[in-house]
Amino acid sequence: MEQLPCGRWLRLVSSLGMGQRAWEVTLDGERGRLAWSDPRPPRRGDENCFVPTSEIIAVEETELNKKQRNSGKWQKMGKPHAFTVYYVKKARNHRWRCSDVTFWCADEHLCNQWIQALKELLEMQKSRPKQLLVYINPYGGKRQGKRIYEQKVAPLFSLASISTDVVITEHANHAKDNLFEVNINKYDGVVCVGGDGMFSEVMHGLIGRMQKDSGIDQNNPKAPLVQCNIRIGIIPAGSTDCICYSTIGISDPVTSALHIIVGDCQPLDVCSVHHNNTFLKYCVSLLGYGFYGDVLKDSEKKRWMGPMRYDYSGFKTFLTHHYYEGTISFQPAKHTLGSPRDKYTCRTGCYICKKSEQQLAQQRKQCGLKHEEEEEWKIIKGKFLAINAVNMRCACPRSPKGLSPAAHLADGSADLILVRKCSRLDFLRYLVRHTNQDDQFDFSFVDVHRVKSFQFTSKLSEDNESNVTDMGKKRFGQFCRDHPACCCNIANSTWNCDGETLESSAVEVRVHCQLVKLFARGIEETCKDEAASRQSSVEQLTVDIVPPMGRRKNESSRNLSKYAF
Ligand SMILES: Nc1ncnc2c1ncn2[C@@H]1O[C@H](COP(=O)(O)OP(=O)(O)OP(=O)(O)O)[C@@H](O)[C@H]1O
Ligand SMILES: CCCCCCCCCCCCC/C=C/[C@@H](O)[C@H](CO)NC(=O)CCCCC
Ligand SMILES: [Ca+2]
Repeated sequence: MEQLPCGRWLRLVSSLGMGQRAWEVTLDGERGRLAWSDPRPPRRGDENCFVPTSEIIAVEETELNKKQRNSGKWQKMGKPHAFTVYYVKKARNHRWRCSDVTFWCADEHLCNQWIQALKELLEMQKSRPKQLLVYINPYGGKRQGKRIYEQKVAPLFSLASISTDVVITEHANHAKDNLFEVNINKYDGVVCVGGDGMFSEVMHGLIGRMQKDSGIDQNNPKAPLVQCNIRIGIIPAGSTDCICYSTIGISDPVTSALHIIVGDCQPLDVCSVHHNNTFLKYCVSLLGYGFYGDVLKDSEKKRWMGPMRYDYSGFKTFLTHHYYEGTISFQPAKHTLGSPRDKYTCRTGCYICKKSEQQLAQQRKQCGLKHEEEEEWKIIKGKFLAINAVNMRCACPRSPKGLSPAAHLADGSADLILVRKCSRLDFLRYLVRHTNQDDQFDFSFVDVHRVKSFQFTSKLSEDNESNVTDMGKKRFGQFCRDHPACCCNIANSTWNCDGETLESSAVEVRVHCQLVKLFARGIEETCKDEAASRQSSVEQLTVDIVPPMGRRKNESSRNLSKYAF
């Protein structure tokens, strides 16, 4: 056994019992892992296992139960001493579970030494939260938020010695308003139990509070916003749970709770949405006009249907097939190495996100925001079935690869997807491609641009502004009277902003690189990804600027062999 100069254990190796066998158990402080292996010559099927100490949840002294004590070896010795290690076990599809292993020995002193060493190592994990503020929306999704928290999450927080203050919301905006009042410095993070709308509330509360405390005027679209360093955890209990799915890889409350416990941190870009120098909203997932705006507006009337409302309203909106005329102007995101049609997707420790952050910081230092204003704007006028700006891939169980599979969580850009007027059949083909492996951008009527800011004005607002609107249009209903079958909608659509409706159609949007932080780590590489990335590496143009070593050191091989040498 060795000790660090500060008194901490560097390495502890002992022969400990697990089940009916003796195992060589090693706590390697330097490599940050706990390993156990069978010292006998290996036979087929024998497993040597290890757990990174960063993924140990807790350690507890254990009383072996009667059955264990009465079996085999126990009878030959005095009362055994035992401890249990709870750790993260990774299952398929990014699912995490809490697993445990119990070791025993006859020597009480040795057992205590192990418990103390493990506890000290846990104490050294400084990014782990100790005190959390939890908001539960009891009405999100299938109205299971409270049950999910109490049955699946609270026991894990308590096992990990996390203290919580829990608020069950009583009305919309309860969490947001409360965040302006609480003593926020008391907490290491804020957790929301609910869907994307609930996350949005908490995010608005935190960003708003941060700007207020720093004297930043949110109504100024050009104001450089102050980053929020307090992390947000999402326990998914909503209808879409797109933010959780896109930042963790699965919508599963236990997996999310474990990411919070181990103290993960994933920065996230946020779009600010303004109209006429008035702040409207922040957005992290989808800001959609046309199709997704209309789906949302219709579905809000059907909240009683739960998550099914989106299928009902999605089908109805698809049949109406309305398109909208307007002008989009945008500033391409030149600072980022990626492009929306890359095969290289955003993964844990993403190289593109890191590079973008550095580039933006450097640009700002050199030229300030003034420089950004002078950068080129591109203008596109047209008739659109959908205009979708996505800050992340926007994946969910309905569409596991999402609206823009190569969008990045923290690169300071959004993907602007323009779906022009096309036939119903073509639009259906486009939608179906969100659910299979085919490229949804490979259509003549779909354009995608990586942008750092954009503006939209509908033709109707332009006409209104220039006072050329025929008052008759207003008086006689919303659809084109000259061409009743053309699906041309002379009314405006509304924006769907993270699942909330914005009434203004004219918007000014700006991406703020890494404005908030989540208890997440992005999507971890899987064996499937590895094979796909080997396959695509030849075709991929960006391969020389995004070398595999840009990903976390030994990421892929480490994950493949996490629990087996
Ligand atoms: N106690 C409450 N009563 C009514 N509404 C609430 C309450 N608490 C929160 N809300 C509001 O409910 C809205 C929807 O909640 P949430 O996002 O949790 O579920 P969802 O809409 O079903 O899921 P998703 O956003 O993933 O589609 C949020 O915008 C939030 O402001
Ligand atoms: C014929 C089969 C066609 C299937 C097409 C499936 C396409 C699914 C794409 C899903 C994109 C989700 C984008 C996320 C948006 C969230 O911010 C928002 C709030 O939770 N959810 C919706 O607006 C809810 C949006 C739901 C739309 C259906
Ligand atoms: Ca982004």
